[in-house]
This record gives sequence, structure tokens and C-alpha cells, in this order.
Amino acid sequence: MRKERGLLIVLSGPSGVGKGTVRKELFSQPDTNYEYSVSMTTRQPRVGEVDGVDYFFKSREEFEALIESGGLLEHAEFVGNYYGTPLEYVNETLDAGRDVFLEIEVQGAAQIREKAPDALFIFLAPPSFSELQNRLVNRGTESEEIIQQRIATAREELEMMSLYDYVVENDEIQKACEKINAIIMAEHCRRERVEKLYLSMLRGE
Ligand SMILES: Nc1nc2c(ncn2[C@@H]2O[C@H](COP(=O)(O)OP(=O)(O)O)[C@@H](O)[C@H]2O)c(=O)[nH]1
Ligand SMILES: Nc1ncnc2c1ncn2[C@@H]1O[C@H](COP(=O)(O)OP(=O)(O)O)[C@@H](O)[C@H]1O
Repeated sequence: MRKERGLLIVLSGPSGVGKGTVRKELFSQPDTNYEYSVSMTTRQPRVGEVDGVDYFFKSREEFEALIESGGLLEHAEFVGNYYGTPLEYVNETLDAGRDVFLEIEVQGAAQIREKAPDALFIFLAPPSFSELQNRLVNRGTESEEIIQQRIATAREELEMMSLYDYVVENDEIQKACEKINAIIMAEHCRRERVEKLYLSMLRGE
């Protein structure tokens, strides 16, 4: 029997909204059955970040060589650093029938919308703009200057919200995770129904 290609799930949203936190919570749950695609970046590792787990940390030269050779599904420059999704891992995993979960910023998500319009696009939104600012400041991982740049970028990022299939508010981490899993399940049901109906029509049933 033909194996269904996996679903590409894109979680995006402004810096500081809680994408990383929600993604880590989703992947800590034992029944999560989609695969996380570890991104490449030229950003310096933060304390505690591990190469190959949190990111594949690359030099600018290495990253630019990857762009040149077509090794990335999408990439973007975000507040002075490159970030990108390795193409081969995503394709191989989807071809094996497994779902792939990307946690990326909005420019990269826009590129995927062009290349893979059948992906599932979920926007993680903050309860309010001031709460987003609080989260960025309280995280304490960036300098004041970088925080201000990220807040300015966040205004533009929030304008992209209406392009997404779903918007999930990250008020409480657990609730946001439940909604994301419900959306993924609903999308699988939708696809199965569409596929079944098309096949039955083809068979003349
Ligand atoms: N386009 C793109 N964005 C990414 C990728 N990986 C991570 N990002 C995003 O890049 C932004 C900055 O990431 P990072 O420096 O780790 O900061 P943080 O996510 O705010 O903790 C975040 O919005 C990430 O979601 C990727 O592969 N492609
Ligand atoms: N639902 C939430 N309520 C309160 N704080 C949160 C919530 N989700 C995340 N945070 C906090 O907000 C900050 C930014 O979260 P993070 O996951 O690093 O965001 P992003 O990956 O989108 O930049 C972190 O300090 C995190 O602990």
C-alpha cells in the first residue's frame, strides 16, 4: 500500500512569545508523534545550549555555503544572524510518512508557504503586546539593544498573523499545547477524509 507523506507543521510567531517553551513542552510529552527539525544558525550558543540538539551552530561561511548548495528548505536573517531549516532531514522524514515540526520565525514560514503550501501553519500569539515585551525582557538572554530590536521586529511579525491557518494564544503553556495538538489531529482527519473521498470517486463508487 502507498505510504502517505507526513504532514509538515510550521509553528511561528514573534520572538519572545514562547515558541521555544511550547515546543519543548510538546516534545517532552510521551505521546508526541511528530519529529522536531533542528535548525541551523550562526547565532552564538546560549549557556546550556547543545550543538545538534538546540541548533546546529555554524559559521557565516558554512551557512552561506549551505544556502549556495540548496541545502536549506528556507532561511532568514533575524536580528543579525542566519537561521535555516535543513532540507534533507525534512524531506527524508516526510517521505518516510512521519510528521515534521518546525519552530521558525515568520519570514521563513512565508518561504515555506510558497514552496510547500500544503503545510499546516500555526501562529503563536501573545495575550498582549505588553506581555510580549515583558517575556522578552524577563527571559534575560539578550542585551538591552537586542531586546529593543526584537521588540521592533515583533510589531512587523504580528502583522503576519492573519496569513496563518490557525492562531493560538500562548496564555498558559499547557493550554497552548493542547490546542496545537488538537489542530494537528483535526488536520489529519481532514486530509484522511479528502483522500478517501477522492479515491472512492476515482473508483467510481
Ligand atoms: N526562518 C527560521 N527561523 C528560525 C529557525 N530556527 C529558529 N528560528 C527562529 O529564529 C528566531 C530567533 O531564534 P533564537 O535566537 O533561538 O531566539 P528565541 O527563539 O527568541 O529564543 C526565533 O523566532 C526562532 O523561532 C529556522 O530554521 N528558520
Ligand atoms: N505561557 C507563558 N506564560 C508566561 N511566560 C511564558 C509563557 N511561555 C513562555 N514564557 C516565557 O517567555 C519567555 C520567552 O519564551 P521563549 O520560549 O524563549 O520564546 P520564543 O522562542 O518565542 O522567542 C521565556 O522566559 C519563557 O519562560
